[in-house]
Amino acid sequence: MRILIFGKTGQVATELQLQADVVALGRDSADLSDPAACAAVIAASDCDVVINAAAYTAVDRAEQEEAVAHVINGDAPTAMAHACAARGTPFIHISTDYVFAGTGTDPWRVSDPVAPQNAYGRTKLAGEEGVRAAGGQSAILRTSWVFSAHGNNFVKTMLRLSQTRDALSVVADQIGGPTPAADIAKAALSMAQQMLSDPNKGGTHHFGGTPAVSWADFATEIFTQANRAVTVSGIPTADYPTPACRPLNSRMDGTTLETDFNIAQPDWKTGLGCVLKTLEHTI
Ligand SMILES: NC(=O)C1=CN([C@@H]2O[C@H](COP(=O)(O)OP(=O)(O)OC[C@H]3O[C@@H](n4cnc5c(N)ncnc54)[C@H](OP(=O)(O)O)[C@@H]3O)[C@@H](O)[C@H]2O)C=CC1
Ligand SMILES: Cc1cn([C@H]2C[C@H](O)[C@@H](COP(=O)(O)OP(=O)(O)O[C@H]3O[C@@H](C)C(=O)[C@@H](O)[C@H]3O)O2)c(=O)[nH]c1=O
Ligand SMILES: [Mg+2]
Repeated sequence: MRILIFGKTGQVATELQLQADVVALGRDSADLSDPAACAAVIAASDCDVVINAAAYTAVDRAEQEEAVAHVINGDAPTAMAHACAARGTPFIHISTDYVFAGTGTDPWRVSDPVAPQNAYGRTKLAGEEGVRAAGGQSAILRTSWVFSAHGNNFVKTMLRLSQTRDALSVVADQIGGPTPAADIAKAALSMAQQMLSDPNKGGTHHFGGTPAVSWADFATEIFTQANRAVTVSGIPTADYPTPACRPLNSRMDGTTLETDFNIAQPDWKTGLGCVLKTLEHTI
């Protein structure tokens, strides 16, 4: 299976390169702010499947740069999906829990209505809609709270803060599933294989780590496993003001991924252990 990946340095893109023999395109060879160029790369490629692991992921900065984020998260995946449809190539795109409003406490099902609360979520939703409308064989994998040993993420932020702080205030009323990037890569590769052998496979699915926790609970588990003496105080969202509004409920229901692809939701505490081992006191 010849796999073409958009993204090279990101968390999921890095894990894809560690797990499979892929061609990974960095910004230098495919800039998502030029959607037509991304489509042209696909048209000229001999790949069997395309995975888009690149995105504008700076949630707060997107509030100021929504137009730029819209091209990268909305127009580029749409152009990729059209290019894939034109040559009959399965396309896998990664999306986010932030397409949901965050109301209630039930895990979000694939069939639930979307209502993004911030610019990043709106641009990611535009990408989903473009990919679905392109009409080819495609899958959208919505995930949440991604962490890994690479790039920027909450685990690395907490470890960095623990070098200078022995107490931290962390939001305790936003609940979601931390998801290891390694498990997302593994799921995407399995989906790619299955989509290649069955043209009827695809659709929108959820993949979020279990059990769901608050960011404060997540921080506490990070410090426990990393053996760092940091006291975590849970605070309400109102006490941690940020430019972008974040959903309170990011729980994801992974039933359809299990049914259609036989892929179970990942256990994030195990994945956290692997990441901390890889980081080995580098932070
Ligand atoms: N991070 C998270 O918590 C979550 C992420 N997701 C989704 O998962 C997917 C993977 O995210 P993740 O691995 O965390 O991403 P990262 O933030 O780790 O990396 C983003 C990647 O996108 C690339 N990129 C950004 N802008 C462009 C551009 N204009 N042209 C080419 N490449 C670009 C970056 O390249 P460069 O290094 O050159 O900037 C980088 O490789 C994304 O679709 C994201 O929306 C979903 C839920 C949660
Ligand atoms: C550093 C810090 C953060 N927080 C809060 C802010 C926020 O609510 C939460 C997580 O902060 P982050 O900046 O890591 O969150 P954020 O970048 O919004 O994470 C999101 O990224 C995008 C790409 C997604 O798709 C989402 O699934 C989600 O993972 O923790 C604290 O309460 N205390 C702290 O000291
Ligand atoms: Mg972030």
